[in-house]
Amino acid sequence: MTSQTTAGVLLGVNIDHVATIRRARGTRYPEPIQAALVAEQAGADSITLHLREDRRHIQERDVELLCGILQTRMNLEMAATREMGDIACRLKPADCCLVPERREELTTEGGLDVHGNRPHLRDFCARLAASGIRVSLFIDADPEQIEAAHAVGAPVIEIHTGHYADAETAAARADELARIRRAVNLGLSLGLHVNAGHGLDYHNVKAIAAIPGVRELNIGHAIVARAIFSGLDRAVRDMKGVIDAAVAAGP
Ligand SMILES: CC(=O)[C@@H](O)[C@H](O)COP(=O)(O)O
Ligand SMILES: NCC(=O)COP(=O)(O)O
Repeated sequence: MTSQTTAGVLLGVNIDHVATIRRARGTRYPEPIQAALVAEQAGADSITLHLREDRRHIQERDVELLCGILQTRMNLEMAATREMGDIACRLKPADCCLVPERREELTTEGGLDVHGNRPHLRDFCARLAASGIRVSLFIDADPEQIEAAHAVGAPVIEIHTGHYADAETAAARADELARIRRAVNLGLSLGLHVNAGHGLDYHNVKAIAAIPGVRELNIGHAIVARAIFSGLDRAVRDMKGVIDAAVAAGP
């Protein structure tokens, strides 16, 4: 039985940093396609990959090949640009998550400014939806951004958990968790599917997974890091187990 058929929080495995290792030497290995298939076999409910404008890790070839291979679901992360819109409408992944990008950033630093870009994002979401793609907006736990996401027609939001993950004190972490809880409740009240991700690991994921109504968690860096020592199959199964246990334990 796949996790798609069981209640609980789904796991989207982000394979970006398998491609980061490949890029480090310009070799053919490790192969992100193999990573995606191993992750699916280990219980991933979807595969997330971020095709960045600077192609620092995932390449267009990875997206094209996986579109015809994945047995679960592709969640293609990308900036809301003409180039990426053309690629998405050509390849038609099940999901597209629109994320902000800056070349100089080490990793995603914040959520998309939906409120400040409503006309552009309304048109962009409509274009992707017309191609049969379910659009998700990667946003901070900010009521204004959540309401804007609903207003521009996105059916899904992914709450950015990076500030929670990076919190340096228990008090700060508790504050961020409370913000995320409120954000999830607001998103649900607007009829949105609410996902979450960024910076989640085998410890901090528990409190997020336990928030009632969270649908899917997208996790990559921590899984790939554990895979170095335990193998990717084990790393994915471990994360599924931690999430399922947190859901069973309740909020
Ligand atoms: C949007 C997000 O939080 C990540 O999924 C994103 O992929 C981070 O970018 P890098 O993978 O390049 O760090
Ligand atoms: N959108 C978050 C994601 O796909 C993975 O982020 P991370 O776990 O690599 O930080």
